[in-house]
Amino acid sequence: MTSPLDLAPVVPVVVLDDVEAAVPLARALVAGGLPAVEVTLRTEAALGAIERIAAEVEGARVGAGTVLTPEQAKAAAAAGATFLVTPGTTESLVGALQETGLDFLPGTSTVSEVLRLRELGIREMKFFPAEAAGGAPFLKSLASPVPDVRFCPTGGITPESAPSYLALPNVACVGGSWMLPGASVAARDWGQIEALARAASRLRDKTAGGTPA
Ligand SMILES: O=C(O)C(=O)C[C@H](O)[C@H](O)COP(=O)(O)O
Repeated sequence: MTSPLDLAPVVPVVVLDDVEAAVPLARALVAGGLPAVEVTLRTEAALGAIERIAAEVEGARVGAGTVLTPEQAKAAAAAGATFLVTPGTTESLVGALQETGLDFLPGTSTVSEVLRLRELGIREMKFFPAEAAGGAPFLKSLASPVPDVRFCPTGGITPESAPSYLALPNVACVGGSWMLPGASVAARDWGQIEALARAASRLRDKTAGGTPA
């Protein structure tokens, strides 16, 4: 199966309070060109939302974010998540991610964490919290000594800063929540969310020397 990192330049990070909003919200993201959808396990509604999106939204590739424990990794897999994202990494968490057999993106923010995961054969990671932990200059510095690890930086990224990440050879895509403004979600303004998703899906076109999506 294609890595969730290769489906679009941006993985939307979704925080949902209402299971009923999950399907129309995910449909808007898919229609806007963002098929990989990360639903964070920060709310009571999250597992139900993953279940509904997996069952009902054609073209979506739903994943779970904010996976903090082995139990959450199992629960997300059982709900139908097809990839798992963690903000940081512990040994037991990596073991649980591997056991699910799903794609996963373990969180890293230091070179040593990257190397530890690389020793386990892992080549795709989240860089979190991207802006606070060094931003695009950090990943640019890593590309020469560690050229075979690809990242999805997430945390504080905006439509303005995304192109500087997407231009790097070791960045596959970025994660972010800017296409899901709280007011638009609250107003169920799926048209606005689809438009913001569409703009995000075209961001790679703007990177210097990047390949048009
Ligand atoms: O909870 C997690 O595992 C996360 O991935 C946190 C995310 O990085 C942010 O929720 C992204 O949101 P923004 O920083 O608003 O773009």
